Amino acid sequence: MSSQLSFIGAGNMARAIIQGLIASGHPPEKITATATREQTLAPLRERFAITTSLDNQAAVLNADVLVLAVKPQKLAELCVGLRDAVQQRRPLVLSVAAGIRCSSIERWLGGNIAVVRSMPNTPSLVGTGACGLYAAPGVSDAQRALVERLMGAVGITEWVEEEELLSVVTAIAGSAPAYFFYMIEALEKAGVAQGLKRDSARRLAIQTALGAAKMAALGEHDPETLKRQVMSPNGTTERAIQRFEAGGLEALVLDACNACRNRANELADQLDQP
Ligand SMILES: NC(=O)C1=CN([C@@H]2O[C@H](COP(=O)(O)OP(=O)(O)OC[C@H]3O[C@@H](n4cnc5c(N)ncnc54)[C@H](O)[C@@H]3O)[C@@H](O)[C@H]2O)C=CC1
Ligand SMILES: O=C(O)[C@@H]1CCC=N1
Repeated sequence: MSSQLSFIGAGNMARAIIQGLIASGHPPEKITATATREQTLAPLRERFAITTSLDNQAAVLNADVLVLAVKPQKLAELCVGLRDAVQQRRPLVLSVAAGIRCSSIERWLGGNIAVVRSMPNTPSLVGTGACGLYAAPGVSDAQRALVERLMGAVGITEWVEEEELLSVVTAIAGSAPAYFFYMIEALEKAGVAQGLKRDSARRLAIQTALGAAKMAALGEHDPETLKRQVMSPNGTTERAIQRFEAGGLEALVLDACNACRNRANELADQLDQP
């Protein structure tokens, strides 16, 4: 039987997971989402027939799994306000918030609560999410399996055994859809600059990203080999790759991922208030 899920916060990430879960067959009557404004909730209710509410306490009291999906900066206040309801119902808590440690969440919720921390990404919306998971001490094997089943319904999951590594998952998966959208945007602009119609350039760039990702996902060849297969010696691709190398693309990607990971760690340090 499906678990009763309550999402506290119904923004971009919650919506992506909810849509992916419903598409994978999770019954809508087993999903509740809350927000601070009815305008946020109405479209979700109308589209997915889930239960929506402005009452976080009621949502907690009905939850087997409580998904915390508000901005990291709002999490402490939210959790402290939910403490009594959480201690009464004792759901499994699943946080999607960037940076915030399980120990902070557990403390804000009054202690002795099972907390799993995740770092999902928005392609969960189309069942192609990539999600890092970390289970705090005290989370049972059955609870781990439950989270894996839920997040596995909207994409792939990878457990990390050290919590700090979720910041790395943020850098290469949680935030990374934006990097690929950025690349599509840049290819589209390059196509337009060189004379293609915008729609045409966009379609070509998107389809190429999709095709490349599908080939890489097949796993028949590693990405380096696939890249080489496109690069004829002294051909066109080689010229482009040479320019990327000369511009230091790999070092730039590493630098961007470091900045992303450091920001996740910074959030944890800044927001880890008693
Ligand atoms: N957007 C993304 O790609 C990803 C986001 N995350 C994490 O997901 C969390 C949510 O991010 P987004 O969905 O992007 O933010 P968002 O701003 O789109 O959504 C936040 C939601 O929380 C609601 N909210 C705020 N205070 C509330 C309260 N007291 N009670 C109930 N609802 C409340 C807001 O109404 C809003 O619906 C963040 O912690 C972020 O770090 C994690 C991975 C990827
Ligand atoms: O940019 C952010 O802070 C959130 C967390 C990961 C993706 N989006």
